[in-house]
Amino acid sequence: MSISVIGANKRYGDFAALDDVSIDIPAGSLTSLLGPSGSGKSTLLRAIAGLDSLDSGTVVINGGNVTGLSPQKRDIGFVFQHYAAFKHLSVRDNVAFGLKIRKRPKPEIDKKVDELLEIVGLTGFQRRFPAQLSGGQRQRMALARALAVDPQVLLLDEPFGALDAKVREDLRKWLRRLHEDVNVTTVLVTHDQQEALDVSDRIAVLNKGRIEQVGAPDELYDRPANVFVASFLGSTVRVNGELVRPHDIRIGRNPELALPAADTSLDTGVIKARVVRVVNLGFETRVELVAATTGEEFHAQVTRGDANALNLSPGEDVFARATKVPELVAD
Ligand SMILES: Nc1ncnc2c1ncn2[C@@H]1O[C@H](COP(=O)(O)OP(=O)(O)OP(=O)(O)O)[C@@H](O)[C@H]1O
Repeated sequence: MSISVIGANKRYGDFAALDDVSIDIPAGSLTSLLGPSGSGKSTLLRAIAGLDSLDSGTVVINGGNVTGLSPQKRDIGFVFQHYAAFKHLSVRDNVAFGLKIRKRPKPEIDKKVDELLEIVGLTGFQRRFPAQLSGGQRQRMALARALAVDPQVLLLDEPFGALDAKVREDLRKWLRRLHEDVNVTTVLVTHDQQEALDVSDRIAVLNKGRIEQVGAPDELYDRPANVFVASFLGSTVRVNGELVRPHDIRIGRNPELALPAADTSLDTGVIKARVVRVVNLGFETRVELVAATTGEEFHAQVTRGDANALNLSPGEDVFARATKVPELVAD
């Protein structure tokens, strides 16, 4: 089921949490709302859910205007960062909750709950209570509960926000697979660009209550509309005044080595820089530099192998050149 938000405005006093926001979310897609804290992501999601009203604007789900409808009438599943599970109910009863209040027949409920527990990988956990689950398992239970009533739309507000990096990564992969299996139109709020790039079909980048750009992850990464999108979707630095990604900077011990022989298409110029610090980050190494003439600080990200071959130490002079710059596409 597709979702459209048209001309949404929401103010808190003088502050515009949503400033004339319009977005189309295609049926069956997994769309992320990505942006820094306070950019209006949750406000937009809550408006789609009907949990908050808009000052003006329209929300359309599956072609129907739902702007004035209560959340219960919108056919949505909702999962928050801190999921409020019923502590006194088992995993099974938590997942069955929505079906029970809809008075579905018991055999139907049993079958559905079995299926969902299987999908979320909690089959062996059905008799446990929420307090006996890990954070990741609890969020999977929350997703099963949201999916139990066959919502048209699944709305997720930082569902993995409180979990550690490794669990988040596992759950992302799992969410992607779940989405491929269940194919319900899903909107995910996140401030984590890696998470958005990893799971989404489409990403909407929000900033100060406005949408900066909407598109496929590659589109936003390779052809960002502006500096904000470019910098939010990956780290960027300035070299010779040009915005570049740190892994697109070559460094060498002499000017020729910083120049790849075949590539003259994007010559931002070779600059001399002094090594400030060399930090190993696993596969990659961050080389922190300061430009000799301008004093501009920047860093390059190179492979550990390249860094070892260069064998750099703080205080040494090198030459750096950006081999590629993101193509900013004005919207
Ligand atoms: N009930 C409220 N009263 C006043 N201001 C609010 C209220 N709810 C949200 N805001 C403000 O609206 C802005 C947008 O909030 P929102 O929660 O949508 O941001 P967000 O992008 O989801 O941020 P975060 O990632 O921190 O959750 C924030 O500046 C916030 O302080």
